[in-house]
Amino acid sequence: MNASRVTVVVDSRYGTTLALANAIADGARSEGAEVRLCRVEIVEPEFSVDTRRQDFMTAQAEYRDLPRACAADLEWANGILWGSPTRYGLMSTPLRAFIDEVAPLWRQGALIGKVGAAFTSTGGMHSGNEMTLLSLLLPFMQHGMVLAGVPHSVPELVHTSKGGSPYGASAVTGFDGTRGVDGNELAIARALGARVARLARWVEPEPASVELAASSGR
Ligand SMILES: Cc1cc2nc3c(=O)[nH]c(=O)nc-3n(C[C@H](O)[C@H](O)[C@H](O)COP(=O)(O)O)c2cc1C
Repeated sequence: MNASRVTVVVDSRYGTTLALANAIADGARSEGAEVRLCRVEIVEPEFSVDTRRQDFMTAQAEYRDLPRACAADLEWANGILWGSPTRYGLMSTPLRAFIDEVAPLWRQGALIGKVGAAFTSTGGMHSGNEMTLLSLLLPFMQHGMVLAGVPHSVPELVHTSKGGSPYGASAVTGFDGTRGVDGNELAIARALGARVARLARWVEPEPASVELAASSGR
């Protein structure tokens, strides 16, 4: 068995996706994993975000203190979770920019065989929550990683009336953010972090060069 090393990459403005990331990190640590919790670079200016909201100011103070994620954080880990707020049914631009930035890892095959999982936060219940989770999982598949979701043996997944899904951890905050993140959503996020930490112990990274495979002609 390997030591479990989990990297959590988060983008968040009002703090709800960040709350999920913290719960995921706690869950991973509860399984003995070493955890790196990192942020992505915010692309300024963001015209659509209300920077006068108190929850924005509170969350950004914590968010900006996190280390900025880099390719080495993904290479170091054997379990990787990434998440962002939903934007028009998709992941956010800053997280997408980070995924583009680590493209050299794809060429190297550096993430092949690692465990990947996703999380998100939406304003609405039926306006992209699960679609964002699914789209966040697709780059992991392109990297040759093994996907982890949330099994229905997690009781809060059966009882949630807001976020949390078999496809990953999530929150439904209401369009003005006032519904926040509830106990079930946090418990599901913790369970996902713990599960990735457990699975990461068993996987054997399979480093292999994608470029060499392409040039071998096989
Ligand atoms: C530009 C923009 C687009 C958004 N698009 C969606 C959307 O498609 N569906 C949805 O439910 N919420 C949408 N939201 C709301 C956010 O996803 C929601 O507020 C989220 O909980 C914020 O997460 P955070 O607290 O981590 O910043 C959007 C918000 C903004 C600013």
